[in-house]
Amino acid sequence: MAIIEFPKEMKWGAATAAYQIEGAALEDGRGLSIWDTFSKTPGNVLNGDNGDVACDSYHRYKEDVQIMKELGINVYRFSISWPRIFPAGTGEINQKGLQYYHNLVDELLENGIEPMCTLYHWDLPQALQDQGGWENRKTVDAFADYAEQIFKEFDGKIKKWITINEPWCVSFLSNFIGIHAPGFQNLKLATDISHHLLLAHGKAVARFRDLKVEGSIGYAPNTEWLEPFSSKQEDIDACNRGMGWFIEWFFDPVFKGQYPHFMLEVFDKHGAAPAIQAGDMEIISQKIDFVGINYYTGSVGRYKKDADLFDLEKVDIGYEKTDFDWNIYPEGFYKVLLKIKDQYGDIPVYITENGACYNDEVENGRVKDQGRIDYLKQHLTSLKRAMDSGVQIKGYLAWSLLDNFEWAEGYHKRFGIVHVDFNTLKRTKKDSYYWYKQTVKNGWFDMNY
Ligand SMILES: CCOCCOc1ccc(-c2cn(C[C@@H]3NC[C@@H](O)[C@H]3O)nn2)cc1
Repeated sequence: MAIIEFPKEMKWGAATAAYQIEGAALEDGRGLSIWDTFSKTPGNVLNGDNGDVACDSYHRYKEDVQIMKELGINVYRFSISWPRIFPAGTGEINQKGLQYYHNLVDELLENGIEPMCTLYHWDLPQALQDQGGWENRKTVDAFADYAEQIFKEFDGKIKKWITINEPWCVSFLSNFIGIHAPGFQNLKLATDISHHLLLAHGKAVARFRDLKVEGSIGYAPNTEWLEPFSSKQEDIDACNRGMGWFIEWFFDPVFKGQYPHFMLEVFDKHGAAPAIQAGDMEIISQKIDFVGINYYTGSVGRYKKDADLFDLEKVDIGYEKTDFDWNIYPEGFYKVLLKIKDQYGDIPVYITENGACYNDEVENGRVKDQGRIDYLKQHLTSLKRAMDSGVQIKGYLAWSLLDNFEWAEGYHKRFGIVHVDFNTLKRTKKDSYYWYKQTVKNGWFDMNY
């Protein structure tokens, strides 16, 4: 018997994001985002997929809320599409856009589900990108104005707020590696954008405090674990630099008011230290109420000169992989959570994303996604290990409620506990949905069933 049990007060949820599920991209006054532009530029997204229809949740949100209600979750993380509210990024407000989110939030509250709102989940208004996007500090102020508008509109209805989702993806994946929108490959641009994203986060928190908005606010960095191939110091140091790219680079400014020196050294060597103005770090490092942690995978790494920015190469040592070709590495989840607690103290934590890509299809009305169930069991066990080690876990939100638009991978990569047929938009609850439902109901699961 291997029962893994969780505290009764722990929140259980699921997560999605606007561009990945809503569709209605050209409806009711929504403006274009950088992902509308990027996805319609040939070669950027697998199969030329885009978010024009997605899961059509803009029209089917009531059905989706009923799926959540049957699942038994008590919190749902969604994001607001900035260009649905401010089609031009700033200026005139689209009332139909606001009305959609009131309808969604009211439906959630009427069904006993708490809304957790992400203000920025990658869909920057194209109009702002045309003025330099996140490279332009004016976008930072535009984000703070957008956030203030949303705070005023939903104060009292929404009480859990996330400013920026995965700033590493928004800055480095999108402007240095270049596989996400807007698709640049410039390290200095990426480090400046990472700084502006943290500044935008800080300015939004400041508006939240000034407005005395009810509830709590945080941000949601993505993490990964890198295990040194050997005990050689060069391997340990290389892995610390690789992890520092996700963790210290985005945590130290918020929790320590400065960038980590060992990472600044690397960026400086490439002429890419970010441009920081007086007062920026004070704004970035003001107190937040929780941190959202996104975790998917980990790897083994070792020193190899010039293998990448950090003289780090990842070593495939035969771990099983998901259909995203990512290692299944639950131990890394436990280690990431302990690292964050050790380095940044007892900040309350929500797991705002954790899940696996398995592309199982519907057969005779059923989706047998045992791989996802096994992944969830292993990672929830790591979560419990972290909780028993003193990490203040307040909730766990599975990524994702629905199969959806997985960015550059389009609809080919499925992360949902609910299958979506993107031709008919029919939802089919997977085996993992029923497993998660039972786990949420019980507050425990048996590793052997
Ligand atoms: C070094 C080279 O790297 C090449 C690929 O590098 C990555 C890294 C990370 C990702 C990635 C995808 N997701 C899932 C999303 N999180 C937010 C939500 O919208 C989910 O859809 N998280 N991280 C993709 C690709």
